[in-house]
Amino acid sequence: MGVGSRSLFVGTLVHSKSLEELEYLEDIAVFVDENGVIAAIQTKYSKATTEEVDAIFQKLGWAREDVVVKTAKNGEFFFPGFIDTHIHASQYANAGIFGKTTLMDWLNTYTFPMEASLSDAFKAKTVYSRVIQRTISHGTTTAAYYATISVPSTNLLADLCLSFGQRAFIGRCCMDTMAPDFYKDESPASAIADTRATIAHITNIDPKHALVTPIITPRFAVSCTSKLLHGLGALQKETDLPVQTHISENKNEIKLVKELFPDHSSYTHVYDGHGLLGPKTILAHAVHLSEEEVDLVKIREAKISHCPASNSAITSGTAKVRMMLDKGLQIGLGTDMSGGYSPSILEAAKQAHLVSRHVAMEGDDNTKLSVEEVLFLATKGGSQVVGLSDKIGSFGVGMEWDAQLISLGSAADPVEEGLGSVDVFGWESWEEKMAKWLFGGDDRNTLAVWVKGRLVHERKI
Ligand SMILES: O=c1[nH]c(=O)c2nc[nH]c2[nH]1
Ligand SMILES: [Zn+2]
Repeated sequence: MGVGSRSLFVGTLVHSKSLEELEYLEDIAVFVDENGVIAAIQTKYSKATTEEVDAIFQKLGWAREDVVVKTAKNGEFFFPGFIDTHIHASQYANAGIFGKTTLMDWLNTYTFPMEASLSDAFKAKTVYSRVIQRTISHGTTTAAYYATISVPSTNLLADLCLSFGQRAFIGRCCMDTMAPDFYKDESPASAIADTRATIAHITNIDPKHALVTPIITPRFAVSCTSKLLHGLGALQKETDLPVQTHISENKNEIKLVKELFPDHSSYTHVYDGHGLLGPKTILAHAVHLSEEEVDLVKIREAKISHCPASNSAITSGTAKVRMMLDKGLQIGLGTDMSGGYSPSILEAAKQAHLVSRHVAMEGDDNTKLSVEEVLFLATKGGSQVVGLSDKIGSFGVGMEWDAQLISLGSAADPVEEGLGSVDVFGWESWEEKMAKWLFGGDDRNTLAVWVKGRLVHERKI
């Protein structure tokens, strides 16, 4: 990654202080260095004297004229970039198509043929470029991607993330059984060799994994033999790379896992028994985990990607997020596109809020998630899930500037000619503003996006 320019971001900052609390910091200046790292934060910036501001520049050894200034106007605020902890880049062209299917027939009907078609390099380039640009335009600064089984196509996804500037985890999908002949690894050995090839490529293009990191990706227990799972567990131990997979999404899938792995007492135990359940493991869905399984996930410090839009779309079920949070699990949000229909983590946050109400309607009002909680899951929670909470997900000195500039008001509700300006927006408390953004907002509110201090998207109005 080349070195960028030094920047100064001025205005209101909003981020999660804790699961329950958003912090609203008005009149702030954030000094971001050429590596995208926050070097200093000045509060009450408009009240600071010229000498006080000069002193910061002096301390940093920066010249004022070298700094690019971006100011959030009235009604605008900086928010941490969204973190999509589970998304299938290769399924982008299927988004919105799921018909009446549930998981297992959805995979065979729509998913495997689409993923297989991306072995065509031109198609892969087109689809991956679009998915990266589309997710960035929705404020996603980090994504944990599934690619396909194809090494060149997986490598291409990594190349494109690096060139578009999106922080990403790139997984070559491993699947050596229970899959069609046209889309299946030849053997456990070939799956592992191919995974090693993508790890080597990504490490070659981004040696420190500063932006793009390989992630070991057994598709799910159903589509991997025990030999392959053991091999991938050993590879994790050898490389210390993260792992992503699916778990306990659908009741038929769970039944199948029981039949395929009779020696393991639960779905979670299958991954645990193959060395794939650890602090760097991202488990997508976790809809039907028993409390005992949640306890094991907690002991192993594995992480959960909650994918509410997908769980509703392909009728998988309602994940018990409050129970998992209460047991101390770290949870982020996933679009799971195209199980989920939308590339937007704001949409996933909205759906997490609504699904938690369906859980509450089963009898326990405490299960409802608040606006603050789902926005935590979308940002800071996600940063914990991908193991980067010391760098991204919130703002602080030493952290990296992965941020989006949000505008409320005119972009969401343009004043029509002749109607004058009625205060439809702008009168609310901060809490009310965030609720209106969550439920009424979309990518039109995302004016600009930065990753590691680099501007990666600017909305053309
Ligand atoms: O939502 C899902 N999407 C997938 O592609 C998949 N593969 C296995 N299990 C899966 N679940
Ligand atoms: Zn998935």
